[in-house]
Amino acid sequence: MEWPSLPLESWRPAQPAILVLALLAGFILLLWSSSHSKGSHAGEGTKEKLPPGPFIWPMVGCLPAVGFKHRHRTFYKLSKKYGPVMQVPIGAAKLIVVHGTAMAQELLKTQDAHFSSRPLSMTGAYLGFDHADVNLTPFNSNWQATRKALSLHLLSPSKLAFQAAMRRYQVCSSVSSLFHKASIEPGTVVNVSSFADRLITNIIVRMLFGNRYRFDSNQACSSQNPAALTIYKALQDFDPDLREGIFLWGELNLADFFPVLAPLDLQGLERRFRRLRKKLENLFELIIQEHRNHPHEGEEEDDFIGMLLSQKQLSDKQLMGIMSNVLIAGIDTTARAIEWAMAELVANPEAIIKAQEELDQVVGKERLVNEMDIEGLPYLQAISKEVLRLHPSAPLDDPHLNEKPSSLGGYYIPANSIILHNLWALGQDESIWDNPTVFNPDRFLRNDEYRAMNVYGGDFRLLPFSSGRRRCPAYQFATLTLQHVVGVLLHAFDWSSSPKGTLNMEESDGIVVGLKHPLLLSVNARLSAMNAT
Ligand code: HEM
Repeated sequence: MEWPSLPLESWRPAQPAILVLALLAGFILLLWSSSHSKGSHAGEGTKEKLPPGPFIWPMVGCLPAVGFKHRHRTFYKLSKKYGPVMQVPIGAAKLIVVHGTAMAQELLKTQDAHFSSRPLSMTGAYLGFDHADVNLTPFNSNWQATRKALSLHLLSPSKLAFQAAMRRYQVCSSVSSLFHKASIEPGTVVNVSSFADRLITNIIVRMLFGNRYRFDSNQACSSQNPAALTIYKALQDFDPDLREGIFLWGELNLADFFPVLAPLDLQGLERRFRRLRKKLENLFELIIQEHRNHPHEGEEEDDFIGMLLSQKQLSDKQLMGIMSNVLIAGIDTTARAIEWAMAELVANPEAIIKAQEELDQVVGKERLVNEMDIEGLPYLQAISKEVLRLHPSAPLDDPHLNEKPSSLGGYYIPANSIILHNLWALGQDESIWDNPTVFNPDRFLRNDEYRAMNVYGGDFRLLPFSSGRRRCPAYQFATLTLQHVVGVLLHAFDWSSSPKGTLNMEESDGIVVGLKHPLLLSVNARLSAMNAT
C-alpha cells in the first residue's frame, strides 16, 4: 500500500457520503494490507521473508504492542524477542524498526542509497511547507537544494568559525544575567530548561538573520523600518508557537497511519497544524518581504536568509521550510541535550567535581572557558559524548523510507516501508558499554579506542546525529554549542538539585525527548562576576 500523498487540499473535511465510502474502502484496504504483511513475500522473483514482529491485529496492526509512549524503550524490549529487524505495521503504514551496530551500518552506509527518502506526513505538509523543507521531504531535487543551502551557507566549518563571536556574546549575556540573580540571592532556583531554550533560540535567530532583528530585550532593534520592528516583536513572542510546533512534530498522528480517518481529525491535530502553519507563514512572509524591500539593511555575510534571497535559487516555500526546520527542530534538540547534561551532572556530583578540576587546571579562574579551550578539555568532551549516548535528542532517528523493494538483515522490505532506527538502543548495548544505564563520562577516557570515538556518524556504536546522506547537518554546531554551554555553566557556577523539588529524570514523549518536567536547579557563583564574562 502506498503511503498517502498529502497536498494541503487533501486535508479538507469530506462530505458525509464520501466519508462513509472512504471508511468502507479504507476498511477493505486495511484488511488487505494486514493480510499481505504476514509471512513471506515474493520479492523480485525470489521468495524472501518479511521480518518477524508482534501480532498484527486487523485494522490497527501492531499499535496495541507499540502504544503511544516512550516508543524507543518499547521497541528495544520488543527487539529482545524479535531481533534487530522487526516489522510493526500500524494501520496502513509499513513500519520496520531496526537496531544494533550491524543494522545501523547496513541501513546508513551499505544501503544508504536505498533508504534515504522520507515518508509524506501531515507534519511535512504543514510544517515542512508542503514538503519543501530539508527534514520532512523525500529524497528529491528539492531536498538536494535545501540541504545544500543549509550545509554550505549556515552550518559549514567556515560559517561556524564566522559565527563564533556571536555565540560567545549570547552565552556571556546569559551568564551575566544568571550571575546577577545568583549574587542577589545565593542558591537561587533556576529553570535550566527555559534558560537553555532562550539561549539556543537567541543563537539560532542570530544564525538565521544576523543582527537584522535584534532579539535581546535590552537592545534596540538594529533595523528601524516598521516591518523589522514587527518581526522583532514577533520573534520575541515566538516561544508559544515554538512549543506548539515541537508538540505537533512529535505527536503520533493517527491520520498518518489511518488515512481514512484523516477527515475526522479525531485528535484535533489538523486544526492545530492549520493554525500554526498560518502563523508561521505570516511571519516568514513578512521576513522575506522585509528583506526584499530593504535588501541592503543587514550585513549579508551573517544574514543567512538575506544571502539565500540574493542568490535567488530557492523558492519562498523552500525558504520557509528551512526556517521552520531550523527554528523548530534545531532549538529543541540542542536545548534538550543541555538540559540532560545538567540533570545527569547534578545527579552525579563527582562528575561535576572532575569537570571543574579540569577547567580550573586548563583554563584557570581568571577568565571563563571558551570554545577554543574545548580541544584541551577531554573530560568535558567525554561528558558531551556520554550525554548523547544515554539521551540522543531524537532517540528513534527521523523516519527513513525505501522507494523500491529492498532488503535489510536478510529480510524482504517492501517498497515504501517506513524505517525507524533505534539510535537510543545503541547506547544500551551491553556488548559495547559496561553498565550502559549508568552516566559515566570516564568510559570514554579508559583507553585509546574509546577516547577516539566520536559522535559524527563514522562510528556505528554511537550515532546521536545518525549517519549517511540524511545525517544531521548541524552535528558540529550542536556538539560545539553543547560543550561550550555546559563548560561555561560548570566553570562559572556550582549546581545542586533544587531544595524545592527532587531531581525527576522522567522522559517526555515525542520525536525529541527531553525531561518531562522543567529542570529546576539551585545555583551559586564560582568565579568572580568580572572573570565570568
Ligand atoms: C543535539 C542536537 C541535535 C541532535 C542530537 C540532532 C539529531 C538529528 C537526527 C538524529 C537527525 C535525523 C538523521 C536521519 O534521518 O538519519 C537530524 C536531522 C536533521 N537535523 Fe539535527 N540534531 C540536532 C541539532 C540540530 C540543529 C541545531 C539543527 C539546525 C540548525 C538541525 C537540523 C537538522 C536537519 C535540517 C535535519 C534533516 C536532515 C535531512 O533530512 O537531510 N539539527 N538531526
